[in-house]
Amino acid sequence: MLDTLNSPQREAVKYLDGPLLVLAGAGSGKTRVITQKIVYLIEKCGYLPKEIAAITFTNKAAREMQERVGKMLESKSTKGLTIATFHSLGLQMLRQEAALLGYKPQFSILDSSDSFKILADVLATTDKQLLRKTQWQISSWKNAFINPDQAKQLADEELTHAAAKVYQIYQQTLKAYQAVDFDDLIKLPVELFEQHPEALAKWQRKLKYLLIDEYQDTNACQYKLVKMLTGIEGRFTAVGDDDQAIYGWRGADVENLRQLTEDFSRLKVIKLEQNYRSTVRILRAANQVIANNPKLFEKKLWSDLGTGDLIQVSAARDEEHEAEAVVMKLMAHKFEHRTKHLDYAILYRGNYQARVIEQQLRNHKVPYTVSGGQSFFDKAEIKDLVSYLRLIANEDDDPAFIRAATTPKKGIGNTTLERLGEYASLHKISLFAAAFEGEFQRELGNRQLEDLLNFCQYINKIQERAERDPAGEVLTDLLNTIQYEVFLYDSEEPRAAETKWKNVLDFTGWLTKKGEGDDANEERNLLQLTQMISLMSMLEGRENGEPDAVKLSTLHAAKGLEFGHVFLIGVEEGILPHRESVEADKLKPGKIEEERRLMYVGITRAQKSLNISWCKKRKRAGETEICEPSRFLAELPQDDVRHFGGPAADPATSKEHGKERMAQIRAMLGNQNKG
Ligand SMILES: Nc1ncnc2c1ncn2[C@@H]1O[C@H](COP(=O)(O)OP(=O)(O)OP(=O)(O)O)[C@@H](O)[C@H]1O
Ligand SMILES: [Mg+2]
Repeated sequence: MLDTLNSPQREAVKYLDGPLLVLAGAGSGKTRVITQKIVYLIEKCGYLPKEIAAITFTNKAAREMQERVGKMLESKSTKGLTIATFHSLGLQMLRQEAALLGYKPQFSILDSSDSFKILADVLATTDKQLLRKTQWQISSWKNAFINPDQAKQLADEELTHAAAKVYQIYQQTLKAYQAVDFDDLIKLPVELFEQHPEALAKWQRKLKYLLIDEYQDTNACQYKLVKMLTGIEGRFTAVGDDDQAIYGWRGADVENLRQLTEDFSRLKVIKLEQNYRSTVRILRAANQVIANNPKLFEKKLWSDLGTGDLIQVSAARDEEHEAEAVVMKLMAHKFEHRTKHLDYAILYRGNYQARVIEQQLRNHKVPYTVSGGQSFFDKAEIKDLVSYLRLIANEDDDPAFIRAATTPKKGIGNTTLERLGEYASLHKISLFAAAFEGEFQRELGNRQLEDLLNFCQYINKIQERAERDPAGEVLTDLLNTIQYEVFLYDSEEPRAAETKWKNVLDFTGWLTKKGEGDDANEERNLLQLTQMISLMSMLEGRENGEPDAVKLSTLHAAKGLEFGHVFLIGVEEGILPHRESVEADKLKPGKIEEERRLMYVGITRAQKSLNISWCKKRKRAGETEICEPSRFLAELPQDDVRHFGGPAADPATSKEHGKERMAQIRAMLGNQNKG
């Protein structure tokens, strides 16, 4: 079983004498160590799957690992094994211990747009920038495990002080709604364990071993959780690469890596040095770029996968031209090498950069998937339905109440809702509860009251059904009752309505399947499904099999993945490194280093070939701007690079080569179309 590992990897898998940190560069098999170690613990050391938890950075990574472990565990089942993100692990704990924190188990999980709306109410403003800032500030406090009182004491300027006050009211509001936000999924379990040692002891007994991937991107709160769960014995394996820490902006702190060595004196550190992913040239490029950052830890990385192709760096006239060139090159490469679409990834710094590429791919009928973009669960029609589910699970979920009560319209107008809101906040109860108060009911006209009560009673009725009937069935019934399809066709163009209705059916089908449970999971009722959906929507969308499609992804979302051939686009000053980071770095150095790590992550996704491009001009807010190539391009090992069309390119050969290449590509594509 351990035959497919090299010797330090094998050592890491077998090491169980204390806390272990595997510290190594990209593509060195860190994730593979985690997967193998889970199997090893179960097959060779007698651990039960339910005693092990592995933490990955995304839901998708969790699913992949679950699948791989399932295949490797020949005879045994993975039932009970937790492979999840920090957030889903936190949810699992909260769900079981909700009562200790004064929550009911059906608490709702608010997404960022819900919490944005709550903040808008609390602050009584529509100033988006102020709201975003406040939201960010509150999130940062939560990630650093700072509560509202501490925030008030820490606040050193008027603005942060105001934010601290808002933080307090915001927290009270969430509690009143029986809701938690994304950050609470980590912060509340830590609070719980601090206040209730018996609950902690229970979870420590339950989870006997913890494995954590992408450790460099944990934040203070997550680190606290790890420390608590693994106790003084430190029964964990963490793997990470300080050079790939790219979530500093979200409160992650590489210092946690160093902290680990301080907090656990018995910590064993294993380094992996062989890269199994990339060619020598790609690896040399990655190493040389990252060498410009100060080092936390000394690391070496080598590969025996051959020298490989030169790295291509192309300058484009503008973003349209860049997109066209990338797609043409990709198609020609695919034709020439008989590869599949899924061997290719196009990576970029910001989501907005995908648009032009998508257009070109569509023009050429190249299948593609976009990750890190708008998720399925962010679509209005899905959010409509989910609001009903949330309300059924937790009638005190006010944001869900408002959405469900008004979509489709059912006679509950703004005046009714405003009065309801006033009454509810005066009496510190939820909107749903307020609707049943005699004192409030007397304020409304007969007709208004009837419409409101009809709705609330219907929710009550369906709550009962939700407890006994399959989730998909309940939802189908609900769709009929609220006449959602009619509503779509009334409010949308026929084609848009059709697409949306299809999404709805997709969703109910998926929900039904989920409710039945798959191999690894037990059956889930509507309540559990609802919480799961809320969480998935915030992370990254729906699970689906890996279709044969070109992958479009932000650099952040590409972490941990690998592709045969990578196109890294928009490598310009202002984009990578990002303009804001360049500015911030002037005030407090460090931001450029995080951008460089992003570049490193991008380069190291590639196995066989790497194409980098940048634009000489680009439209920004309607104006055409002259762009400079990214400083990171100058850091590449020039012997491994071939330039096209830029200042560093040899003008004569480059132009000739460009023309020649384009002609070749056209000819090939012509043949392909004929064939
Ligand atoms: N001992 C090995 N023999 C052969 N292939 C290996 C070995 N170890 C890892 N690999 C392969 O190398 C590739 C990179 O491994 P993996 O994704 O685990 O690296 P990683 O260190 O987690 O990378 P990243 O830092 O990007 O997350 C994978 O395709 C993996 O299957
Ligand atoms: Mg990995």
